Amino acid sequence: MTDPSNLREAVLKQLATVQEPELHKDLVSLNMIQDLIVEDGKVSFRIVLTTPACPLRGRIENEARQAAMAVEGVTEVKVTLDAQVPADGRPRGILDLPVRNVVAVASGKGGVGKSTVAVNLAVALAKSGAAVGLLDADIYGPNVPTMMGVQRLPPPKDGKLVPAEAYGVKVMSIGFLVKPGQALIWRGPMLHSAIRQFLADVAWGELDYLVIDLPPGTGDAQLSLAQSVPLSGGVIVTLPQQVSLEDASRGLEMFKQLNVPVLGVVENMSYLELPDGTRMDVFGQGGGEQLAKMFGVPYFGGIPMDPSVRKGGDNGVPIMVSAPESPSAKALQDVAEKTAARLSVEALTKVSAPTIEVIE
Ligand SMILES: Nc1ncnc2c1ncn2[C@@H]1O[C@H](COP(=O)(O)OP(=O)(O)OP(=O)(O)O)[C@@H](O)[C@H]1O
Repeated sequence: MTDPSNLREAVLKQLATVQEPELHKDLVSLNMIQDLIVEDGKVSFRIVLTTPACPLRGRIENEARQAAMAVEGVTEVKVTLDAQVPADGRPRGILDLPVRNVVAVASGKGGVGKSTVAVNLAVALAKSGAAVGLLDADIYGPNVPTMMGVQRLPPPKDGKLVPAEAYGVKVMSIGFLVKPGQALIWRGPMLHSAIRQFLADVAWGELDYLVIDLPPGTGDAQLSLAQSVPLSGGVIVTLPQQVSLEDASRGLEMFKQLNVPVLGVVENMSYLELPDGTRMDVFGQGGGEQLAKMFGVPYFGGIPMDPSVRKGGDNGVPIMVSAPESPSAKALQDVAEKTAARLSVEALTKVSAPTIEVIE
C-alpha cells in the first residue's frame, strides 16, 4: 500500500500540472487548492476560483478531478468549488473603499446601450454569488433606478447614505439626489466632489465588484469622473456600424490616457433575429470586433437587439432576471463572465501580483 503522505504529495504534484487557463499558472502555485484531504485512496479538495462568475469553472474542475484520479492508489475524488475575488492591488487612496475591483462601463456616444450593459453586468455578477454594487454616474440621464426598479434610497444610517438594493445589487445613482426632469449641469470640480461623495459617503460595505455607469461620451465630464475613481478596468460599449468606431475609439483612448486597462469591447444591438430565424444587421456589421482588433483588446461579443431587453429596462426587471435563457441574456452573461475573468487576470498578473488570500 502507498504511504499516505507520499500519496498526498503525489496528488499535489499532479494537481500542479493543471493550469488556470486565463492566468497561465498552475492551480497549486496560485493557492487555489485548499483543504486537500487524502485518506485510504479517497481524495477531497476545494478549488478556490478567482471569481464565482468564472467561465471556465467546469473545465478547471474536470481537469483537476482527472489529474487527481490519474494518481496510482487514488480510488475516489471529491471536488468542491468556491471563489474568492482578489483585489486589484491599486491604491484606493484616501477613499479606502472595501471594494476589490472597480469597473467602468463607457461609450463614445449616447444611446448605444451602455446603461443596459452596466445593469445586466452587475446583476449577472451578483447572480453568480459575488458582492456587487452599481453606481450610476450618468449625469446626463441617470436611468439606472428605472432599469433596476428602485425609486428611492433607504434612510441614511450613521451619517452615511445607504444604497438601494435590487436583484442582489447595491444601487446608488445621481438620479436619487435630483428631482425628476431637473436639468443637470455639472462642471469638473462639482463632478469630482459628487463622485467622491458617492464613493466615500455611501455605506457600500464589502464589495467584490463595483460597476460604474459613466456618462456617454469622452469629454471633460467623463474624464473628470474616471479620474476621481481608482478604476481597475473599463468596458466599452459600441454599435456594429462603422461610424460608431470613431466615437468608441475615443473611449478607448480615454482609458489609455488614464492608464486604466480596457477589459474588452461589447457590441450592442448586433443583429435582430426575424421570426423565420434569419438575422437582420440593422446597424451594419463587425464594428465591435474591428475596434477591439484595432486596439489589441479582447472582444466580448455581440448582444442581439431584443424588444424584451428594452421592456426589461423600462419595467425595472433586467433581462438577466426576466428571461435569463434568452439569447440576449446569455450574451450579457458571457460579457459578465469575460469581464470577471479579465479582472482576475489584471489583479493577479498586472498590478502587484498578489496571490489569492484564503480566509479560513
Ligand atoms: N440589445 C438591445 N435590444 C433592444 N433594446 C435595447 C438593447 N440595448 C439597449 N436597448 C434599449 O435602448 C435604449 C438605450 O439604452 P441605454 O439607456 O442602455 O443606452 P445608453 O448608452 O446608456 O444611453 P444614454 O446615452 O441615455 O446613457 C433603452 O431603451 C434600452 O432599453
